[in-house]
Amino acid sequence: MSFWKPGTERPQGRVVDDEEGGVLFLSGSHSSSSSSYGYASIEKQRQRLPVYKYRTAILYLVETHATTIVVGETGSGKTTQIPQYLKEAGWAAGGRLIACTQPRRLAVQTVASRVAEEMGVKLGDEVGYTIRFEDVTKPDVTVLKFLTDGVLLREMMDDPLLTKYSVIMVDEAHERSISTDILLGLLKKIQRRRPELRLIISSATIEAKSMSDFFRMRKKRREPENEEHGLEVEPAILSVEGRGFNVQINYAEEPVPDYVQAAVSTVLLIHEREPTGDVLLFLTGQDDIDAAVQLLSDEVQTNGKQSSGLIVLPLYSGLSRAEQELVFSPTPRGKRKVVISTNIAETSLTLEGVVYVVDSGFSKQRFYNPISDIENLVVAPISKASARQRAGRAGRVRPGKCYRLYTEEYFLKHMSNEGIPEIQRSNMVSCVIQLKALGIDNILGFDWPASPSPEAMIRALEILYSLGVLDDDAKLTSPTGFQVAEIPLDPMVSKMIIASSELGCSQEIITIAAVLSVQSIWISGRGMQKESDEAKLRFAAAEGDHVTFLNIYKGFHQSGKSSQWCHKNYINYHAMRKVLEVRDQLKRIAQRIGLVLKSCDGDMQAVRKAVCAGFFANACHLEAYSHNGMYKTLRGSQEVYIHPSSVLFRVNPKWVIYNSLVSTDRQYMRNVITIDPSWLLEAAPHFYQLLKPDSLH
Ligand SMILES: Nc1ncnc2c1ncn2[C@@H]1O[C@H](COP(=O)(O)OP(=O)(O)OP(=O)(O)O)[C@@H](O)[C@H]1O
Repeated sequence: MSFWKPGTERPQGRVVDDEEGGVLFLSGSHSSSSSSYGYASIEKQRQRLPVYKYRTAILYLVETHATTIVVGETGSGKTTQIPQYLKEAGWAAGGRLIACTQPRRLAVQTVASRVAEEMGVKLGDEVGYTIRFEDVTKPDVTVLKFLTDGVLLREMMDDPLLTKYSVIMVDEAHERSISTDILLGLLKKIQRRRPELRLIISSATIEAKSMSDFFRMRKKRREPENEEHGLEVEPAILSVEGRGFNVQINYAEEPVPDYVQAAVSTVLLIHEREPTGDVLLFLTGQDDIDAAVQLLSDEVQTNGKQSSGLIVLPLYSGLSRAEQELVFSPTPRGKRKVVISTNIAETSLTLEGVVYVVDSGFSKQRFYNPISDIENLVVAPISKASARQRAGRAGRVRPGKCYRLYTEEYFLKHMSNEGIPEIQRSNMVSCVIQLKALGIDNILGFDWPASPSPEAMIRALEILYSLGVLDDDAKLTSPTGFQVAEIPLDPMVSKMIIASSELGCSQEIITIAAVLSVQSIWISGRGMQKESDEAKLRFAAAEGDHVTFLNIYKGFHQSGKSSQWCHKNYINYHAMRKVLEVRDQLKRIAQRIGLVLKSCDGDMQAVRKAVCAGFFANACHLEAYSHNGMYKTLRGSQEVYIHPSSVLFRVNPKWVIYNSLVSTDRQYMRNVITIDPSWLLEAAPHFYQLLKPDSLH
């Protein structure tokens, strides 16, 4: 393809150029027996993975070291094999469990089901998984448990020393999600109290040295020392040489002006010129994924011949299980699947049919400014570590190709090696409450793998204090603080739920919280905007989006939860099913923590007050002189606008509260509701005490 240049990068390991020059083959790759791979027995497949040669070494290191750091290329078999080796070596004997954590829910589910298949057991029996709102394990039966690092943190609330686990493997540690970082800090603490606990930290691209420095045990008086247990205090580092199959890397010859358009053209070129094999395309979020799906679908319709045989499927976290399963189902003969995904498919995932990866070079990342107290999801360039993970989704069951929509020069000279840890670019509210709930009082002195900024910490403490979650001594309040910590949602949403119990509208607020937890309940896409806007008008409430959600939920219920009803109204049926599931779970949690489940029977003032009780920090007022709908945040005076997807877009009420901000050309408020400013002082007198009373009119 003239647009493309093969890469010349020399990655780690022995590199062999092929005759055409410039195409990279990494050492230790699977041999050309790839064609028979599909027919090999699962046992043979397992033995062919690079990690297999290291089985004895891994088991020896885990036996003799408190912490083992395993670095191995993508596809070398770390995630699926190491937990099985541990089980085979007896680490799950005597009622103990082996845990393997992942930063993402999708990876947890798919890896668990692969391992269950390899072990020939039913998923949920010996091998199970737990993600938020879903537990597929059996007490006393499950011995290998895959879970998100966030769920393992929650388990610590009931069992602070994680006593049921013999080994905990923290996988994909390079991602440095907030939960991974908190978990690493806490596991280090636990190790001091439970020297018999073994940790494995694994990744393809982790900086093993800094991780090793972090886990090096310091001797402290009156603490049990691992040396007494015959364990090495210095973490072991094992490098697994070799990877799955060859992945040929190609770069764009010139920078691309529009990555969605370039991605679509690349997919069409692959379809036209390359042999069979599915394509995995990485974009950033639902909006550009929907746009690409639409562009490709249009192409299939208008230009039938070249694009016939393409099956285009989106993949992002808001999708239902059924929609996600389509992505994993076998591709029909003669067809080519194109999966268009966010970075949820970036790590640990094996999509069997994928031969080609197209990498836009971007992802949506969270950035928090503690000064303005604004957190944004911004489309930002990925790191080299992410680019390698993305390329690693090809070459898993046969050789593959990766097309990077950026130049090689950009990759080599301008892309950062690793991303900034999430903890250094996020609002710390959820993190602080979790640590408090785990009894860590001195959070400023907590041993982090990477420290968050003191400003972000202080902001978080201030908000939690205003939410009534922390008291003057920065301890969890009773009952509010403990209740908020029990609900596995953003503390602002949790506080809204708790307030609704007192305001007599918890049934409505739990519905709203469930809708906010799915990415979008609307069907969107190019060419459907008009119809979808008209449908929205049928449900629009003058109070704003939250009340609109209630109208939709009611309509869905009255239709008998019908998929046709959803289709007719441009509502995503699968998203609504998910809302029902989350709602049920939240009801159970609410009852468990003693909230009263009650409906306000149409009293929307109660609903708005409850939203205000949780989200007062996001209050904004319309600038008096503004003709273009400019609002200013009450705290921080930031310029913000109502997002065009909101039912209040162009209505521009004077006082509003938003749920989140998205940043494109401007800062847009999503999910907006009107409020009476006097409620702000009621909800958070401390937070707003510095505002002049006349500014609240
Ligand atoms: N669902 C699956 N179907 C077919 N093969 C699979 C599946 N899952 C894993 N494999 C095979 O096992 C190999 C190892 O996968 P595993 O996830 O253990 O690797 P890894 O080293 O953890 O890689 P990564 O860092 O990319 O997660 C894959 O490259 C693939 O060959």
